[in-house]
Amino acid sequence: MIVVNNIGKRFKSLQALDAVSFTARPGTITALLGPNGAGKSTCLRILYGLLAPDSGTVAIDGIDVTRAPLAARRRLGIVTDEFGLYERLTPRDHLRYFGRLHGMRGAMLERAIERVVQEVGLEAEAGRACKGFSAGQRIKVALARALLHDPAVLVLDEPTRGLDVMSTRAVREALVRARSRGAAVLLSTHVMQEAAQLCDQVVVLAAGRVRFAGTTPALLAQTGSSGLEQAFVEVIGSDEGIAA
Ligand SMILES: Nc1ncnc2c1ncn2[C@@H]1O[C@H](COP(=O)(O)OP(=O)(O)OP(=O)(O)O)[C@@H](O)[C@H]1O
Repeated sequence: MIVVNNIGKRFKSLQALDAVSFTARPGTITALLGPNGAGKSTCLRILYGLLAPDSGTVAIDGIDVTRAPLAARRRLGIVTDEFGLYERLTPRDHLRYFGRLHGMRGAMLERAIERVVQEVGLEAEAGRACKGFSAGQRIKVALARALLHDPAVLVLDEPTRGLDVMSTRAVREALVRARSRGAAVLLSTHVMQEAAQLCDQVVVLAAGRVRFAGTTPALLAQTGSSGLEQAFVEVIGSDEGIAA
């Protein structure tokens, strides 16, 4: 479970986040939507513990990310906008390395590696050095790494950005499986269709403030819209955040 409670973050004169609150529950997928510069990445960076909020709290499975960052991180799988892959290592090497950081060892670690390699569809590349990997192959490695320790919470920054149809489908299927295992999944996206098809809840941010948090049917009802794209335009007052 993710509980974001009243967080604020200022960069000099810019209020990037202002009293942002929302909850992402176990066994659900939540989309964080918003136009460029709305504060999505800032919010996710605070969730990962990479950035401290000026005010407010974030709890991952009841653990405050500012007070106990290591304990919070153990419950968290993340896919950031930078995958940080070591070019000379293979996906299996990456997974072994990160698994050990999570305290996984031996046969249990090897089983987990093969599980996630299969889950994200990396079988063909798992033994090849990452140098030269395509965008889709890179994100699959990052996703496999995030899923390896079977985290209670999965947070992803635009996980399907720049992917082809097959890779997008593989990523979405992996997120649906994580949800069915009971994980709380939070992803930022600009793709309305992704939010509508995949997500149980949407949180719409604009200019650092939450404009809406709830289910897509509730968003449609509140705005009197027939589609999510129109509803998004209604709540943020412009169409600038919708993927072209
Ligand atoms: N380290 C920083 N220093 C100064 N300003 C920052 C910093 N990080 C983010 N900002 C500003 O905070 C605001 C929110 O940025 P953020 O990256 O969170 O938006 P976003 O919703 O993720 O946008 P996008 O959809 O373009 O990725 C922007 O105006 C951005 O320029």
